[in-house]
Amino acid sequence: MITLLISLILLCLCSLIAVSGYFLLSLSKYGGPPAGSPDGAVSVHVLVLGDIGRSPRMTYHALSIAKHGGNVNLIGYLETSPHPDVVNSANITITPLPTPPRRPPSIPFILFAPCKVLYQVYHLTRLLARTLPPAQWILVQNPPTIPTLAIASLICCLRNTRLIIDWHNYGWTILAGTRGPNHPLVALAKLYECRFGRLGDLHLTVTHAMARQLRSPPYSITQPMLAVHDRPASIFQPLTSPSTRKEILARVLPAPETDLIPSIMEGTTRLLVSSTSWTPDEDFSLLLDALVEYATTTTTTTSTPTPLLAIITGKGPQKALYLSKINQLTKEGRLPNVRIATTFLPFADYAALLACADLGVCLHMSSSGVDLPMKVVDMFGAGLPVAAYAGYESFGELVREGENGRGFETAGELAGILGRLLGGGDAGRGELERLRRGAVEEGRRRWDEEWDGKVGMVMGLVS
Ligand SMILES: Nc1nc2c(ncn2[C@@H]2O[C@H](COP(=O)(O)OP(=O)(O)O[C@H]3O[C@H](CO)[C@@H](O)[C@H](O)[C@@H]3O)[C@@H](O)[C@H]2O)c(=O)[nH]1
Repeated sequence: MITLLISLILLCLCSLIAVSGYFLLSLSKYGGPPAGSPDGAVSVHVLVLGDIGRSPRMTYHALSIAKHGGNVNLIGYLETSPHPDVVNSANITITPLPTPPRRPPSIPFILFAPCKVLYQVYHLTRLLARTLPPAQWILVQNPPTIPTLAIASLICCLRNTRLIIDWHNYGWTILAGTRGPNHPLVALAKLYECRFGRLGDLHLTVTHAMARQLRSPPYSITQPMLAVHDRPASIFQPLTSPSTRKEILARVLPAPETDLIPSIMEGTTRLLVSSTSWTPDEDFSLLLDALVEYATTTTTTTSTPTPLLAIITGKGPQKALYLSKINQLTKEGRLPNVRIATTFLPFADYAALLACADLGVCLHMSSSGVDLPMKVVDMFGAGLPVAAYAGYESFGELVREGENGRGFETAGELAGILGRLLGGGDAGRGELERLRRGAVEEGRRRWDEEWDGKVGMVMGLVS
């Protein structure tokens, strides 16, 4: 098995060199803004090896660069609709990458992965070396790490382009989470990420904790590094009136749930929202177990807990698995007075739904321990307090216990929070109101403020 793996890796490397060599033969270099462009216009390739529509942070980088007069090529997969402001921006060109084929279940991961990487190497190199002119900067999201970091750093070196690596998390910890920490590719992925991670001219991180970690072994990054916290974009706003809430609910709730709108408006049904990419780093069993406990527990103040509608938004690989678990629990009658629905909404409707909810739930578990969930940032922007999984180092950089949310580590703890905040007692209502004020406060500091004073200044877009 090891011999096969090493042969495959060698084959990948040889092919990578051959393909790259072919494209790199006649490579032009960045030598300043093209003739005819406004004086000093900054050009940036913003690159994510994922769906552009579901890459909010890279979308916000692109919008910020464009807002300050820079020209952006936003490169990634086109699977869902990108943010409307991206589509309408005169300064942003969406440059789609072809989506790689999905792995048929009959082909083992270890055989399929190198082929997928080769496919990505070919298309990425062709795009960055041939189709697009050289840019002043490449801003690349990490992860996905393979092959983006290698290709982006090679292109930057050959085209006189400066490389910014935006660290959202670590690729190798995500791989360890899905394949197991002892999978042979995990050690290789870690080595690769540490080596190529050092080639950025500037590094952005989503937390201070991550920046501290990247400065230390095994990463040992020495270049300038800025922690740029995710902040809500302007599309996320708290509700302004009950009539707006009613009108939004009628528009965004999945059809079978609209009969609950009158009771949600009265507060006799509570609305819980969770948002996800349905990936293995979020264990939705925690929420399902907590909902079963909530639905079947009576307290001293209530004989039956307040009915609950839970809406889970998002797209991703584990959705079908959890849908069947939800159906099973419902069929078995273990969720009395609780309804669970899933949906994927246009971005503006997703933002509006968050503003209508009573409580947001976040199950992000952080494979690295030092990233943060973007969905909680969205929720605070919409003035929505959260109950969030708290078992990782950087949690306190976003959620403040008792101020804007509550942390939990087990289904029992989450059930307790749901029972207290949503279950019906007056004390819980008061606590939820206080958390809501804290969420609104937390959401006041916006992306533009964070970005302009840090990235905008370094890129020379903001003085
Ligand atoms: N349009 C739309 N988007 C949705 C919907 N539901 C969820 N999303 C998008 O999906 C995101 C949540 O996806 P996750 O993959 O669960 O992200 P995360 O854990 O909250 O945070 C990610 O980004 C951080 C950096 O910005 C990373 O640090 C973190 O590791 C992770 O990759 C939301 O923020 C939102 O942009 C929907 O119905 N419609």
